[in-house]
Amino acid sequence: MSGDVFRDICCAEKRGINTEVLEQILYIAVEIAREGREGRKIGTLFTVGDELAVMEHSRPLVLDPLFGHPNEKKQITLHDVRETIKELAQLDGAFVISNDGIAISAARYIDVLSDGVKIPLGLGSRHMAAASITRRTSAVAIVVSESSMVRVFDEGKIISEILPEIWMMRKHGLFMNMPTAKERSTEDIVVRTRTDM
Ligand SMILES: Nc1ncnc2c1ncn2[C@@H]1O[C@H](COP(=O)(O)OP(=O)(O)OP(=O)(O)O)[C@@H](O)[C@H]1O
Repeated sequence: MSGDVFRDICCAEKRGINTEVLEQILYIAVEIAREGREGRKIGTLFTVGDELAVMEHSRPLVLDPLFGHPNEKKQITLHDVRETIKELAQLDGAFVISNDGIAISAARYIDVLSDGVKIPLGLGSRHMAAASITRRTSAVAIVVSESSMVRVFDEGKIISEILPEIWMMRKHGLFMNMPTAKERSTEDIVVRTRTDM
């Protein structure tokens, strides 16, 4: 996915949120949604940007496993950090990611205020926390639901819902749009083939 596509689903750039970092976290979120951990589905929450304000509006739920490591070892572009995040995603709470792509804290409870947030009925407290923190700060939040859906929040509301499988198909160019596809039909089967392969 190019940064341009990402800007289409998130207005973060307007407020100076780093869209490349958002994109990286979105990839990790999609991977968590697809892979789960040790054979079971897991959910988690990321905040990206405005990290000082997010830290102010949140509390540790356990001793912070990311605390005390040098920043250069906590860059989300590093393979080891991505794998660590996937492992720590099994813990309750949220990851706080700084605007320059450092995983600064894990397993944080986000203080929640429901004033001014708009989320559909049926979503639970993780989604409410994401809506609330994006309403109170300039951060953008990404929720991986245990139901495998990935949702992006900005300014107290959902701005994008991502089905991980469709996302991955798009990434690998597996969609066959009409202009590049040809169709052959037999009695009850339609075969669509890319013509540009
Ligand atoms: N305020 C919060 N800050 C950080 N994490 C939270 C907060 N509230 C809930 N969570 C996390 O969300 C988890 C799931 O809670 P809940 O089932 O109510 O959320 P949900 O929005 O329905 O998410 P899911 O779709 O994944 O079930 C909790 O176990 C906890 O880890």
